[in-house]
Amino acid sequence: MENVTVLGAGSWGTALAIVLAENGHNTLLWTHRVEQAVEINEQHTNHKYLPETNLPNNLVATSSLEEAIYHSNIVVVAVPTKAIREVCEKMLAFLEKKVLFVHVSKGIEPNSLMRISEMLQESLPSDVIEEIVVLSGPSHAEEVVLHHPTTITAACNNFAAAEKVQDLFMNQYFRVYTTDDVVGVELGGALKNVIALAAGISDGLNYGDNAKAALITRGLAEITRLGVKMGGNPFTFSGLTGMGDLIVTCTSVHSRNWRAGNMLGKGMKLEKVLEQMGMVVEGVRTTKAAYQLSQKYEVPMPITTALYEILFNEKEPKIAVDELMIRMKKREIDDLQ
Ligand SMILES: NC(=O)C1=CN([C@@H]2O[C@H](COP(=O)(O)OP(=O)(O)OC[C@H]3O[C@@H](n4cnc5c(N)ncnc54)[C@H](OP(=O)(O)O)[C@@H]3O)[C@@H](O)[C@H]2O)C=CC1
Ligand SMILES: O=C(CO)COP(=O)(O)O
Repeated sequence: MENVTVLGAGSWGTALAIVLAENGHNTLLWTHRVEQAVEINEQHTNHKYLPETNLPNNLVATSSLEEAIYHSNIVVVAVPTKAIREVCEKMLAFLEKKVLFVHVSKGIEPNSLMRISEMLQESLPSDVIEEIVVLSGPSHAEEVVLHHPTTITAACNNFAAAEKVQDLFMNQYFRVYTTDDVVGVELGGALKNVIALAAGISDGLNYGDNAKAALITRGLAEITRLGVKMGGNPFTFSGLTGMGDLIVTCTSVHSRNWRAGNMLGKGMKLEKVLEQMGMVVEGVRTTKAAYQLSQKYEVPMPITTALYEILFNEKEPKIAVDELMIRMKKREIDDLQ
């Protein structure tokens, strides 16, 4: 059994900490909120993020980042993309040994256009990084804590590190695969959030199942087109971390991105939507990054571009959809290169 630290006590960090604790690992969950650490340790609940879940008694929380980092040389980073650099900077003071980092965040940083593993590499000295493993796939926290069967993929250039993470998390309800396609896994996980926002908008407009199937399928086409150009393996995009996660995020009521899109489609303004969600909606910032990537790599991404116009240039969702439908005729199957 291992000592493992999880950074970030939102829905996903807490759900993963539960999996690890249930697997018998000595798990310490770090939150930047003192009162949340007290609640987890004394009530064994996390009412804000997983209101109906009782946490296992052996899951301990702390609000001391120093204690969290000293606890272990396996650190799961489960904060939203926009908090990654801040948390890395705070960690720096306490990192004295090599750490196996596992990251589970699904975003791309606007402007720098970095994937999360690139952000970690840039923010932390190389001599404290044993490896960086990405854990990604169709996995809503709300279902994992109910022990509903879930599959996910651990990605690292070094298969031994990916297999170590596979062994840490795998159990009867949580099945973990491995791959060495870090680029494909990170891009699939981040870009599906953009398409899920669009699917939510379509549902908010009551456009029905044909439209949603079109968004999922053509969304996958544009994710794959960009992902392959950036070095991802084409097969990764039809796997768990590509199509799998795209399906779950575009169709599940648990999805924050779908729910945010749904409110936008019903006419609510972005600011109000984000205020009402109270949880991270990664797809918003990632839409900006994806739009910038499509320009940088000269890859047509019509759904992403339409969503960019809705989110950042106040285009009416209905007009954006009309414009998508009347674009120039084209063949369905792209040349991915
Ligand atoms: N939820 C899910 O089912 C899944 C989520 N993910 C990914 O996991 C990542 C985290 O998502 P999720 O857990 O859902 O997000 P939540 O919004 O549920 O929780 C985010 C957590 O991070 C904390 N946080 C935010 N900013 C900082 C900061 N600067 N320093 C320290 N802690 C901070 C929040 O604290 P506070 O309460 O103070 O805001 C909160 O505890 C995202 O990238 C998401 O895409 C991946 C798979 C599944
Ligand atoms: O990535 C997820 C499920 O695999 C979570 O998606 P949301 O952030 O849209 O809830």
